[in-house]
Amino acid sequence: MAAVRRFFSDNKNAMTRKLHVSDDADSVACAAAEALIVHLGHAIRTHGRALLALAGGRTPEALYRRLAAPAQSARIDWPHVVLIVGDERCVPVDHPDSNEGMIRHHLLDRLPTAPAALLGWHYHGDPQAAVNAFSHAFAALDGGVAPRLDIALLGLGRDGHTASLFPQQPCPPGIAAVTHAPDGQPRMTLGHDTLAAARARLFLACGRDKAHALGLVWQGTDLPATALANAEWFVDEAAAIHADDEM
Ligand SMILES: O=C1O[C@H](COP(=O)(O)O)[C@@H](O)[C@H](O)[C@H]1O
Repeated sequence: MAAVRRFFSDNKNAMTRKLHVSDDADSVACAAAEALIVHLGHAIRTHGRALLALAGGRTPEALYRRLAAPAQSARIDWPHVVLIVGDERCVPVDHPDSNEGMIRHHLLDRLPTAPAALLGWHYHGDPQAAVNAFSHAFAALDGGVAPRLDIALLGLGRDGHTASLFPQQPCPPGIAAVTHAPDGQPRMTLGHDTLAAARARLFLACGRDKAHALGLVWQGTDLPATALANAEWFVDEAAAIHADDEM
């Protein structure tokens, strides 16, 4: 098993949270890759395919490269995996801020075998039109009814946001166009209930600058990441310093 230094499991109010604390960001990527490989295999054996929603930002880059590395990649039945970009900024895929661009660069373009599909947002100037097209393509995965995700891989912003669900904003249902409150930046995102319905949620958080937000989540403060309970968290020692106090 990859380098998890400490493990906590917390069962309260009918929810279970697990915290895997590793030494550093590379060890977090190793531990999360092992967990994802297990979840993907289970979903494919049980449902014939795995619907995997992917986090954007910078933290998952090392995990994506690890999943694409020969030793890990060979353990994943990629033709039965559907990759779904969990949230996106309103930028073209070749823009440095594009989550899909990051996922292509660190994961998709390195895979020896193509996955079943990559579902992205295809923004061309109108966020709602992109959301409508994405919703249609998502539902088409199951003959017209939005399917249940098998795994949602999520990140944690310094303000406690996850995907593009921001604090002090209404948590949109389904799939939605949203506005990032602090700077008015438009985004497109899987909504709270779509992520909450996933069969498994895996969060990543690395670095000292995530410690405050992670501590608030583990205290139960009302934040979008807190609201997605029943999750496994993969974090490094630097991010865990306040979460540890809550265990
Ligand atoms: O805005 C976003 O931020 C979060 C966290 O990103 P990170 O680089 O701080 O890990 C990310 O999970 C989300 O997909 C992204 O759009």
